[in-house]
Amino acid sequence: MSYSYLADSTYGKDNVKFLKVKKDKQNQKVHEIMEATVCVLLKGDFDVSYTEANNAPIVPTDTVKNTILILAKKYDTFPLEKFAARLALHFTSKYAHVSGLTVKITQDRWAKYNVDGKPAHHSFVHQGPEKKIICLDYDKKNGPSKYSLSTSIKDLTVLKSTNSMFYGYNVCDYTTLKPTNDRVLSTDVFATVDWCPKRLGCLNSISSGSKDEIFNHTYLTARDITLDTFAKENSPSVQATMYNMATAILKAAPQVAFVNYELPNKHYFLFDLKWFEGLENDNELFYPSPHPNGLIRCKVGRNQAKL
Ligand SMILES: O=c1[nH]c(=O)c2[nH]c(=O)[nH]c2[nH]1
Repeated sequence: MSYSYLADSTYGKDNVKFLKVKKDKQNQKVHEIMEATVCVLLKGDFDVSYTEANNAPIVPTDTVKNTILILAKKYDTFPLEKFAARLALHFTSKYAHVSGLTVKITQDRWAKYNVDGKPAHHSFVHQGPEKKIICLDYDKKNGPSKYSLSTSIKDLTVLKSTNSMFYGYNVCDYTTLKPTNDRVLSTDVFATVDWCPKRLGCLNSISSGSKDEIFNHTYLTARDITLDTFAKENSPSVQATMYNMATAILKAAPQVAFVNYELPNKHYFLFDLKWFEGLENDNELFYPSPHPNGLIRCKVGRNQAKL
């Protein structure tokens, strides 16, 4: 008996990057663009490659990269959820010994800007660190109706300079924080919707494009709800605000099973300038504290009776 055994494994290609230019059928100079970074990791009958140095089953990671690029050229990649479904079905049907895979795709945000009052045909401004991320996990023994798919908004940085409070919390001998009904609130939004396969449909229907509108609409709705709630609410806490955001998304998107938020509470501390001629500081000058930060996560589901 050998000393060790292979408990788990997966492999593939990470950081496969492409820029896809989608040309309007009527006017070839009117474009949409997508810049994406793809990671595909395969699972399956690969144990001997680890345990017996037998490379026979290995689909080289170079082939994985080529496949991602060829499918990105041949097929529509908008929206990415559809492209991920296509990749999943391709790898699991082409290779009998590939039992499943994970696909993660990160999309940059590029937006057309106005020229002479109209959106430019093919000129774009990069929108900064904010990304859209989709993750798909598929095991073919479960069939194409069972998978786990999520869509995220990552690094959407927001700040509000009033209408945020925090009081009424637990106070003990370790507490120094003062309650406030007016503070700065800032965070880098990381919001993830977990799709419900039963309500969305199987991978084949996603890959056919019949769910494109749901993906596009839900992404924009989740982003709008996040920004709207952040702006409109007089926030009692990060916890309460993120829960309200998640509930609103669940109400607006019936194909979503769970909404997850991960929000750092990026602290801004009021400078005390009283030492200088008794100078008052009425929430006007703050110190952006780089660390530490609060970190608050939640996963919100739908009560069964409510759709
Ligand atoms: O919204 C907040 N939630 C907390 O849990 C917390 N803790 C803290 O020190 N400040 C805040 N703010």
